[in-house]
Amino acid sequence: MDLKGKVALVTGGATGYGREYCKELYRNGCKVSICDINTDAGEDLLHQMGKSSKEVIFCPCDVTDYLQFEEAFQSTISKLGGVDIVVNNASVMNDRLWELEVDVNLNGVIRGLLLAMRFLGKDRGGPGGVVVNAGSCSSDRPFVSLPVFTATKHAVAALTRSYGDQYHVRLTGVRVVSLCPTPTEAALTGDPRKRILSTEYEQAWQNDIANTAIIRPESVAKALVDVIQKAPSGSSWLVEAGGPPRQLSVFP
Ligand SMILES: NC(=O)C1=CN([C@@H]2O[C@H](COP(=O)(O)OP(=O)(O)OC[C@H]3O[C@@H](n4cnc5c(N)ncnc54)[C@H](O)[C@@H]3O)[C@@H](O)[C@H]2O)C=CC1
Ligand SMILES: CCCCCC(=O)/C=C/[C@H]1C=CC(=O)[C@@H]1CCCCCCC(=O)O
Repeated sequence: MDLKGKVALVTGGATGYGREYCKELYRNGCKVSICDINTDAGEDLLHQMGKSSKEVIFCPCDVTDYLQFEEAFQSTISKLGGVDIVVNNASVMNDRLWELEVDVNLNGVIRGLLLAMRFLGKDRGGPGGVVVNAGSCSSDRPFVSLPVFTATKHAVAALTRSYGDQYHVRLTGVRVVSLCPTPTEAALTGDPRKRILSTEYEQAWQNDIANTAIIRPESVAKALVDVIQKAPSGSSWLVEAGGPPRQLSVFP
């Protein structure tokens, strides 16, 4: 896919990887809709990018709320002229808030996919396009300290694989792929006890992160563009420091 002139909607676009995705997509010629629950950070990014409202917009959007999410699509279409790329990136990593975690990381991706099929699907009068779902290095291996988080990321890989099947692509013209980065420094610092269900899981957290190399968000954003341009529908891509994205063989 040639990114020039395409419109990308990025959930969780205001901070972290999402912020880098918005900047990298813009650098590659996309118009960008930054969608996030964090209005201050979203407005801040909009200001920092300093582009005209015909090129970059911010839409306040909670992915746990279907109506708000739908409004973000509608507003993007009316202000930027369409949607071609959806990056379902918003996420929470906190097993103490496990119901919210499932609602954002899995149900939020399902809402984003259903809306993408509705607004992008050729069978519904749309242009076709690409959906990228946020997986993680925990999409195909157990993170013992964060069982619920890990379950959401495994589920995203399964959802990507099924919705990305050629049966759906033939119908909708929408490719569905998943990007699975290794952690940034920020994800591994801070007090793990705030994220794990029991302080007894602290040793498991140390084991989980022991051999995990850190990656820079800028490298992950470059991998996002690669995957949007080239990845076959249904595939999930591990992004590690110092190498190109590598396809995961999830549940072979
Ligand atoms: N940072 C890391 O080390 C890794 C991150 N990932 C995945 O990459 C994606 C982005 O991660 P980070 O940038 O690190 O996260 P982050 O916590 O820095 O950013 C997440 C963004 O999502 C937004 N958000 C949270 N709940 C929301 C909701 N209900 N509706 C809309 N927006 C919401 C937040 O406001 C924030 O801007 C996630 O899916 C994460 O699981 C995967 C592997 C490693
Ligand atoms: C051992 C776990 C490896 C998986 C890492 C991962 O997938 C990270 C996910 C991020 C998604 C939402 C988050 O909260 C995670 C990272 C947050 C980074 C910012 C942390 C700053 C803070 O602790 O306040």
